[in-house]
Amino acid sequence: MSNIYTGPVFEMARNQFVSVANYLEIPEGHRDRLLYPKRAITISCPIHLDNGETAVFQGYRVQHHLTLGPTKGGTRFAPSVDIGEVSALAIWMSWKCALAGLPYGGAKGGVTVDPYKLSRRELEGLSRRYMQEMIPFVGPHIDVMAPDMGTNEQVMAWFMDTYSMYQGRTVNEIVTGKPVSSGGTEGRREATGLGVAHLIARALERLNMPAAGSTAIIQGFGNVGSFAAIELARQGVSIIGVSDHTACYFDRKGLDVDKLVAHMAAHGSLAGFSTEALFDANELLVQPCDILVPAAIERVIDEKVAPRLQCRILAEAANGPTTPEADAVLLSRRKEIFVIPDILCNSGGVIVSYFEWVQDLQQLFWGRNEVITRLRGLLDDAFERVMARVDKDDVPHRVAAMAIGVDKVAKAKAMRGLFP
Ligand SMILES: NC(=O)C1=CN([C@@H]2O[C@H](COP(=O)(O)OP(=O)(O)OC[C@H]3O[C@@H](n4cnc5c(N)ncnc54)[C@H](OP(=O)(O)O)[C@@H]3O)[C@@H](O)[C@H]2O)C=CC1
Ligand SMILES: O=C(O)CCC(=O)C(=O)O
Repeated sequence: MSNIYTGPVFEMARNQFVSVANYLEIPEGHRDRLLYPKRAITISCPIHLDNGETAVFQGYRVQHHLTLGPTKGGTRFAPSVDIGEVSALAIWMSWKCALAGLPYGGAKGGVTVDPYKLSRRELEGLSRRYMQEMIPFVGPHIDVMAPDMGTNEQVMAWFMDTYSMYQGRTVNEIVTGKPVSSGGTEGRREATGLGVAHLIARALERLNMPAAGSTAIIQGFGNVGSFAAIELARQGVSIIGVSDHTACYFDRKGLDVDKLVAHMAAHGSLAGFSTEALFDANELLVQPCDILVPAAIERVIDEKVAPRLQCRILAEAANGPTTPEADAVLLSRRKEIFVIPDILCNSGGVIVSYFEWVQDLQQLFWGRNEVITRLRGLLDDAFERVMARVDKDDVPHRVAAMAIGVDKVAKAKAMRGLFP
C-alpha cells in the first residue's frame, strides 16, 4: 500500500504491529486493514500573532479505527508533530484502549508548533482555530480529544468552549482532561502518573522488591513525570534523577520531590532548581536505579542506550520511548529488565478520560475515591492479563500487551464483516 504514513515513529508502530501480527498469525491480507488509519485530517490554522503578523500552523487529527466505538486520544502541540508521528500515536491508542477494555478506537492529533513560544492570547487563538477546523470531523460519539504533550486543561477548556459555541449549547463530553470546574472529572489531572506508579508497584510486587528504599529516575517532568514522581515518593521510592528540556539533576541520596514540584509551579521548568545536582542529560537514562521512567518523547531508548541500561524495571510512561532495535536488546536482557510497555504503563490517562466522558454523558459526577478505585481495578485487570499471556506464551511484555489489543480489534472487525 503506497501511503502518506512515513517517518521513524510510524515505522516503529508498523514494525511492532508486524511482530505482533506474526505472533497472532494474522493473515497477510488482513493486516493493512488493521494497521492503516481510517481517516487522516490535515488542516491549516492561521492565527494573528501579537506583533500584528499572521502565522499559519499545520494541524492533524488521525482516527485509526471506528470498529469499537468513537475514537479517543490526545492532542499534542510540539515542533516534532507530523502526520507520521500522529498516526503512530493513534495506532498505539487503539491497542491501548482495547487492552484496557474501553469502547474506543484510537486517535491522536496535534499542531506543529512550540507552544512555549506563543503568548497566552496566541495559544488560545491557535487552540480555538484548531478545534474550529476539526468541528466537521469530531463529536462526542465520533472522536473525543484529550491532552497530550504541550497541551493541558486550559487548552481542553478552549476546545470545549469553541465546539459548544458552534452547537449553541454546552457539550462538555466533546473533550476530556478538562478542568473539574468545566465538566472535567476528579482525578484526570494526575491519572496517567498515578497509573504509572500503580503499575510500578505491581511490578515490584511481582519481583519481590520493596517500594520503600527503591530508587527511580524520571525523564520528563511535565504532567505525567511529575505526578509519577509524587506518587512514587509517597510509596517510599527515592527519586534520584529527573530531567526536562532545560535541566537534568541526579543525586544518589535522593531529590526532594515536593521542592521540585514547587519549583516547577513557580518557574514552569526545572532550570535553576539546584547547582550541586546538575547532571549530563545524555547519561541520565543509563545510571544505576531500580526504576527507570521515560516520561517525555519517543525513541529515547535505542540500540545504543538499551545495552547500557542499569535499571530493574523500565516503566514506559511516554508513548513509544523504546525503538524496535532496542526491544531486540531488551529481549536478550529480559531476565534483568522488567518492561512495563507504554500501552499498559500510561493507560491510566485514557482510562480516567473514559470515566470523564461517561460522567459527562450522564451528567452524574463521581467522587475522587470512586474514580481512583475504578482506575486501579482496570489497571490491575490489564496487568494480570498481560502477565498471564507472558507466562503462557513466553513472549516479551510488549508483544503480550499489544497482542491483547490487536486481537480484540481484529476479532471485532472480523465479526462485523469484511465489506461495508
Ligand atoms: N498527559 C497524558 O495524560 C498522557 C501523556 N502520555 C505521554 O506521556 C509523555 C509526556 O506527556 P505529558 O507529561 O502530558 O507532556 P507535558 O508536555 O506535560 O510534559 C512533557 C515533559 O517532557 C519534557 N521533555 C520534552 N522533551 C524532552 C527531552 N528531550 N528530554 C527530557 N525531557 C523532555 C518536557 O520538558 P520541557 O517542558 O522542558 O520541554 C516536559 O517536562 C508523552 O509521551 C505523552 O504522549 C501518555 C498517556 C497520557
Ligand atoms: O486521555 C485520553 O483520551 C488520551 C490520552 C493519550 O493521549 C494517551 O494515552 O496517549
